[in-house]
Amino acid sequence: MEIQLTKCHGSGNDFLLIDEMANSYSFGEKDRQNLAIALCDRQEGLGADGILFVLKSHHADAKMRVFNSDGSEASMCGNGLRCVGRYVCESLGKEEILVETMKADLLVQKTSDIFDGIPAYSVEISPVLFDLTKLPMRLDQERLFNERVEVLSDHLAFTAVAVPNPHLISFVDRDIIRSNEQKSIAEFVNGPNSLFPDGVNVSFVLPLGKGKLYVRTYERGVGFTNACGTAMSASTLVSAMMEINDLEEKVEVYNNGGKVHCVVKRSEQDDSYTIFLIGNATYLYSADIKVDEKNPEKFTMLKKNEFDEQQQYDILSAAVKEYLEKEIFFSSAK
Ligand SMILES: N[C@@H](CCC[C@H](N)C(=O)O)C(=O)O
Repeated sequence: MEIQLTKCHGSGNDFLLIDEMANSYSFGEKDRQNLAIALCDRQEGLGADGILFVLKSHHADAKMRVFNSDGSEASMCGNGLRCVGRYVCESLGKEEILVETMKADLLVQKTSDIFDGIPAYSVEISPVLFDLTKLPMRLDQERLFNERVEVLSDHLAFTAVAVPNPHLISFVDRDIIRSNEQKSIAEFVNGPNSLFPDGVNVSFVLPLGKGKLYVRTYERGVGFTNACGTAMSASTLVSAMMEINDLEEKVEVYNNGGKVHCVVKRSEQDDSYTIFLIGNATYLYSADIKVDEKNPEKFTMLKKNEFDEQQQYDILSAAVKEYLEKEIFFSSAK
């Protein structure tokens, strides 16, 4: 079969976007999983952190399903939702839409650029759940907020939160960022283990001054990515709860692929939190591929059209990289 796709990214977290609204592919569940494994492979495939499937929704403007590069499905993807949001907004000629995701209908709005000339979108990250059963995390307590868990580390404190995909977050210093600890903890909780039966996204967060964070994430189903939108949103929320940052105030969140803004809002009515994630949605190329559904790793590229947006993005992300290298790797401050 022939499949049309768009390669896109949010903060360098890259995806293949496949439109099932405009095209009648009639994929089965196994097909989406197999396509993710085959096409996301960075050696033999097209290379991406995941596939974003855009489907028809019965009550919202569109529905998004997200598959990680290992074929597992995630309930949410913040960087991916900005890309899907842009794609659907442009297809429908709208600047604001509602996208159905696995657990919630989420608002996406076109917004002013945070980098000059780079299309930016704001996406709602919700619901926010601290109940450990929602991740799920198996620990003999209801919540985990900035606490040690002996089996993970004898010196780092962790917070567990679902937004609604699962995140384990630790606020650390520069020495810890430079060390190998995140990798070993992330590999442990994403392998066979008694705490996280479904795995978890693991983020190490370094505050860089008021209103600024650096977040690095090892994603469940992928490994280290340039950025994880839900992780940056969850980390901003935790920073506000730890009184490092303020609710309602814009926080600049730096990552290995660029920078986003996050704003945390609390509802007075039910004490719930919603986070708004604002950042780029950049297109790299569109392509038509021919795939043998039984062996999707044997695909051929029929047509490929490059967009010219990435050149501008590269200039801006290089500036962020330089800033981070100075702040984190060449700084002696803790
Ligand atoms: N990159 C995403 C999150 C993708 C899903 C994640 N790996 C999971 O399994 O929960 C983001 O930008 O939020």
